[in-house]
Amino acid sequence: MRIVVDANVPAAEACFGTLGEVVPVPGREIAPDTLREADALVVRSVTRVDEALVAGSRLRFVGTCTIGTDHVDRAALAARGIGFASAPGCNAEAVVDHVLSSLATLAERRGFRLAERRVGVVGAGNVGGRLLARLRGLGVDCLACDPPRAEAEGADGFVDLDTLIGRCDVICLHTPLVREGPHATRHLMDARRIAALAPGTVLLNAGRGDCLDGGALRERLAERGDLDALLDVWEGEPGIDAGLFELAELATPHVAGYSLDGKLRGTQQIYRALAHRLGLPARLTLGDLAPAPPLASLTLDGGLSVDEALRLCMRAVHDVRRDHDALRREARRQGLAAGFDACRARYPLRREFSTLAVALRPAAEALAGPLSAAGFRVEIGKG
Ligand SMILES: NC(=O)c1ccc[n+]([C@@H]2O[C@H](COP(=O)([O-])OP(=O)(O)OC[C@H]3O[C@@H](n4cnc5c(N)ncnc54)[C@H](O)[C@@H]3O)[C@@H](O)[C@H]2O)c1
Ligand SMILES: O=C(O)[C@H](O)[C@H](O)COP(=O)(O)O
Repeated sequence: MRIVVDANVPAAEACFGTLGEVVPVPGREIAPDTLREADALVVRSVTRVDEALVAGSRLRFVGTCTIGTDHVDRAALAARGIGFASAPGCNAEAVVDHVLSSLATLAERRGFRLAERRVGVVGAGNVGGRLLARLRGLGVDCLACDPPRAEAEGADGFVDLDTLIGRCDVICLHTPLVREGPHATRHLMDARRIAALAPGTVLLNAGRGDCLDGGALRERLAERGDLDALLDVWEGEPGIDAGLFELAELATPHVAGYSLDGKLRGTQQIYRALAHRLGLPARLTLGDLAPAPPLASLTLDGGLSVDEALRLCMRAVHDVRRDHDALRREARRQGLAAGFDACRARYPLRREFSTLAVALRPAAEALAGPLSAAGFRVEIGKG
């Protein structure tokens, strides 16, 4: 059993090595030749898996250790009897951590309180749904737009996208890339909708780059400079629009979901799916793979406002400014496309908010609700 695995998949040898011979290959270099002798292929999102890639192979299984599946032509795999699995929800918590860290950073820069803004979440699935829950737990007024869910579950609790745009100060995109059909998302935020954004709106995209018309956003930012764009995903990655990159308030290289926990969950989900396909046991658990976090606990005493405490704890685990600065630095050093991929390949260790226990001394007990809503484990009466 020969298993070709994207070299950016952590714990590949530990997991897939129990099922066969692991051949690591950089994701963008996986080609028909690489797969000639392969029985299984494990990718992340940068490998286009289509008929042209798999036609000459004897593959029996393809797995993507990611939530998104827009890089895989599932019909082409099905037509050849090649099994397929993805990893739904694997890094959803990490994306929400990233969004909260981004919004907290922007709120500090601009001098506003997030609790005073209305946030619109577009795409209320594993990521958007968790984001809504955490924001509402923090007392933030939110609207949700998710037409497929509204159709299936009833419209209560959902608004259409134009209503959301008209009523929200912050808009967060968490839609999959769907190229056709009644709920297609390519350029969901198109030039008309970008023009309709009120001055001062914050527009965050952590879904897929193609869900937003990057050229139209660049033009609006260049001409009027009256929006804050927080962009983690881009059209044409890694060769992204240099003008838009310069104008974005926070620009990160598609790493919102890059917690070690999220990546390991993705590996683990695909390892289990492949083992199942082969009729073999999958004995390794996430607990076997994830090391102890470098910062497992901290203690807060009185003296910090809720926003200060949230920022401090968020940044102790994931500071989005580090990713923004790293991309700027690498873009200067080696060019934007190479820098984009270099930041992703050498991404530093990052854990999720839930790995941090925050002990509160009596004077800080009022912080328990907000810290717990933000995703931290709160301990009262310890520390
Ligand atoms: N930036 C990152 O690092 C990162 C990490 C994880 C996922 N993602 C992207 O985010 C996407 C969403 O992730 P998820 O785990 O929430 O997926 P999900 O499938 O759980 O949820 C997606 C939601 O979007 C909704 N949706 C579909 N079409 C829509 C439309 N036209 N308008 C509004 N909503 C629509 C669906 O009904 C669903 O509820 C993924 O498909 C992936 O492309 C990006
Ligand atoms: O779809 C997902 O799960 C995310 O976009 C994921 O973070 C992609 O990771 P990549 O393929 O870019 O390593």
